[in-house]
Amino acid sequence: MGNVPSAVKHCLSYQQLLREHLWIADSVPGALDPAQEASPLSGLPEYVKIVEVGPRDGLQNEKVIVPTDIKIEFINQLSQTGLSVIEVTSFVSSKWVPQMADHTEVMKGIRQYPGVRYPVLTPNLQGFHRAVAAGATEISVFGAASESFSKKNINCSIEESMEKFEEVVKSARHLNIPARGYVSCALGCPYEGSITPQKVTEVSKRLYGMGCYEISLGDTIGVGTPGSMRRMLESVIKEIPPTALAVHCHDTYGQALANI
Ligand SMILES: CC(C)(COP(=O)([O-])OP(=O)([O-])OC[C@H]1O[C@@H](n2cnc3c(N)ncnc32)[C@H](O)[C@@H]1OP(=O)([O-])[O-])[C@@H](O)C(=O)NCCC(=O)NCCSC(=O)C[C@@](C)(O)CC(=O)[O-]
Repeated sequence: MGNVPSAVKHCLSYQQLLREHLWIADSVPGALDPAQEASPLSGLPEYVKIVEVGPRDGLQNEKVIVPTDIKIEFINQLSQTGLSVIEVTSFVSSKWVPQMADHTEVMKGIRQYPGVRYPVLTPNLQGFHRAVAAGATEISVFGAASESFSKKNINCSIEESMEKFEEVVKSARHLNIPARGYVSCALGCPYEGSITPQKVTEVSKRLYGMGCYEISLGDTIGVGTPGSMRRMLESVIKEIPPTALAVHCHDTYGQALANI
């Protein structure tokens, strides 16, 4: 952790974050090629993209609100590790997620290294405009494959969320800002339990169709298994090219690596 202040070492040891929650998204080209089944090592992709989401997904779950200067230092140090994408913060309501209330200061305060991209979460146009004003050059919208999760997380139905995301992605395209789309609860929901691969596919298709260049399928509560991941991907891949897919696996039950 180099020169990271001791407070950050104490409250968010990066290794601890990795051990407790695997905040990883990787592209899965060729992952479902049946020829791979004979040998698990053959046919692995030549290129794996890691989207580092610790500063956003990690810190939004911390009970302690990490001071802004420490977040900035954390991101600056991550930028020097060879990562190509670091999700910085989210432009959401500070009433809902106080841990991200300093989004503007963080976005403006980080050093943007050449070759590293710094996406931020924007749930609606208000968040999008604030993100752009703070200097964001890539954004993500975040939907869900569960009606209940959508309502609890962003206070609207899936359909309403898609309408908001359409506006955000359209505005992003006008400014040449790439947009990524998350689908939460891709392998299960804390309120509804099982979620069908068809529902995940439907929501993913909507996001891809509106112009999200990559769809990140989130195992939000870490209940997936390699089997359920395979079934879900088999369905989504029928509609979206694998090179435009990522997975986002929470390591709640120690299954994230196996699922990836
Ligand atoms: C989505 C909203 C903002 C809707 O919030 P809302 O309350 O439904 O919004 P509203 O349009 O009714 O407006 C109400 C108030 O919110 C304000 N407002 C409205 N929009 C914004 C905004 N962008 N930024 C700041 N403020 C905003 C707005 O100005 C107004 O302020 P008031 O007049 O009451 O003072 C709210 O529900 C929210 O912030 N939710 C938090 C969502 C969140 O961050 N969840 C965690 C991230 S998702 C995730 O972790 C899953 C993921 C991505 O990691 C994938 C996975 O793990 O599977």
